[in-house]
Amino acid sequence: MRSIALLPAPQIRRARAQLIEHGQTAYAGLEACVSRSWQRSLSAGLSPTGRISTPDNLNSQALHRLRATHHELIRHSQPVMEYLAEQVRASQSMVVLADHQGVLMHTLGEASFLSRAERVALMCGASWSEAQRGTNAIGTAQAELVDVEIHGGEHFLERNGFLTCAAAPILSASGGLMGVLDVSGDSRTRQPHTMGLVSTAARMIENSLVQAMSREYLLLSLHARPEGIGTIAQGLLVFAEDGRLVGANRRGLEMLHLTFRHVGVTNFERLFGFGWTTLLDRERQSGDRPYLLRTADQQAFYGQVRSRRAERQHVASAPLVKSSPRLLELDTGDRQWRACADKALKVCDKDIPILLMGESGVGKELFAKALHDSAARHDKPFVAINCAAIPEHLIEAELFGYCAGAFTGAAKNGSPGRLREVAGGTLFLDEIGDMPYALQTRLLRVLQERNVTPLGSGQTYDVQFSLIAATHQNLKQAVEQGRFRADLYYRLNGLCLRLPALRERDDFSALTARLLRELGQGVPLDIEPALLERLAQYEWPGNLRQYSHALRTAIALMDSDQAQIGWAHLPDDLVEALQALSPEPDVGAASAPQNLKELSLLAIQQALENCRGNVSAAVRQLGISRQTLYRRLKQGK
Ligand SMILES: Nc1ncnc2c1ncn2[C@@H]1O[C@H](COP(=O)(O)OP(=O)(O)OP(=O)(O)O)[C@@H](O)[C@H]1O
Repeated sequence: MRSIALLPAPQIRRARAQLIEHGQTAYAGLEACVSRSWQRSLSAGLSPTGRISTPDNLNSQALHRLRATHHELIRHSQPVMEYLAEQVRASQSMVVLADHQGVLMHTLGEASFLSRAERVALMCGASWSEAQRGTNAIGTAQAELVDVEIHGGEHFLERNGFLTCAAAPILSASGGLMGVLDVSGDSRTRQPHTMGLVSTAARMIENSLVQAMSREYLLLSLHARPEGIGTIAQGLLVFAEDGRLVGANRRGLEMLHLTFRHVGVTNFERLFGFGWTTLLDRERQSGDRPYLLRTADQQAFYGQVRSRRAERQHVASAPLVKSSPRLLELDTGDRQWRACADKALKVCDKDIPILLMGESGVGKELFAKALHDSAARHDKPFVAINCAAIPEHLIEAELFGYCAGAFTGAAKNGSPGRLREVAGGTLFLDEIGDMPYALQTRLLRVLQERNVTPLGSGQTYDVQFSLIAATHQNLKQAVEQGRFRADLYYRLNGLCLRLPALRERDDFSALTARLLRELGQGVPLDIEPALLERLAQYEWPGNLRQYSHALRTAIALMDSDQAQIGWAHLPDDLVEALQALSPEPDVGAASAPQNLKELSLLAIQQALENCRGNVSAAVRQLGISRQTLYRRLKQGK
């Protein structure tokens, strides 16, 4: 991070003159890391006034391969980059993710600046290592492994002097350089707090990468105060089953006076003086609350453990604590959807039938399958039957089975029927409103008696299943009109949940980001902001089915070197429908200041943590006044 103030413009001009005329790289007041970088640039054979002779950009195939190699980093960075791009939207800037060698993999940002930036090859596929472009924030952060800001004339090459850039290296849990996060903008619009935002965002990505290790390992979160657990300021330590330290974030290492060199070498017992199985016992006793831990050298922290393994042990020893990740993996933030999921998870292991209502395409079947995967019976079959898709005269045979020769066209050996196939799993009856009236009576009997008699047979078989039924119809009205049996309706309706239509959801952006991640297969994609606004306004009569199909088609129409969906990638009828919508006030603009506030607050908290609570040092680091710091902290409460 910049430790001294920017050199005023006349002095930087003098420093550059000495560089150009005498190859002199040191100058009073010039950041030491800039001097070192100028020296490295000269040693690489670059000239400050020279041009880059050979275009060195990766072609689109090589870029695709690079992105596929780094898809884990890109996946964890994408949401943070989107967030950062929102914050710098007004300042003619772009957000850049480069790989560990300084090759740009993904950019987001303001279109007019992007085209200007493209003229200096600040574009995907280009390398911004110091050896290629001289001193620049990405290359210098990569070379020095520090968060760094390079402003205007500090850039080694004259042609990059219009830029102001702030970059932070992204380190893996074992300290390896994974990539560099950068915000580049027009030097006239430099914001002193950008460096803090970039540093905080890079730490968020690092934390997210470390936290993902909890899939395989034991993750211990630490902080001096219980409220600090789960915040960006928490320390994270990852341990293998034998207690070996296999990863950490920087904060976790600092707290225990360790460095990345200790990763893979030291172990839990050496650090804390007791085995990690004892830690798991403590975790179980304290429930969800952080508990006090002492290190072997008597430092006190609050800690909390997370791991799939720990969760499994938890479930085994405390059956009331349910793990329910699969359904919640579909949660993208809509409140109505989440309320349905929470209720469903509470009853999914009890013998309560669930009735899912909602328009066609809202994701009822996906919800039912994910609920099954979250239930204790997840290793048993999930059998889905669409009552509207099977001819009326075959539904009975399909559901209840039949004996050989029971009817014309029956299979030679008969069939046990789908109900018996469920064998303790979940029966999903889609479009239940379309079930013929006569069959409703039979289904009701099966639900009451829990056995079936196949067609043409005198024998009865026990059946065991949990039932989820779904319909897009108004079933209550169908009952009133005599089309649906009231007693079956009440039998199916142990818990009725109405999944929201797409136009009712309040998570359109997050849902879109998720769909793009799924459909992009590792290639980070986004949508032109103005188009995204129109898509969010559209009614989507076919709901998620229609929207995900539209995105899939758009992606298929993109060229291999494109990463942003635009109007040209949409079918004509959708373009017409979207253009017919009346323009709405800019919702993004209304929510941006709120986000900016949140990110500024995070940057302040991070700076205070870095400076161990020393306000004067923190304001120097952030480049803001003491009053601004206090005001933002107060606003953030
Ligand atoms: N949360 C989600 N994330 C991604 N894709 C989704 C989501 N919800 C639904 N979809 C997609 O939308 C489509 C429709 O989903 P699904 O078949 O579950 O809807 P439905 O409500 O059961 O429809 P219908 O009433 O017509 O049977 C599927 O292609 C599914 O993959």
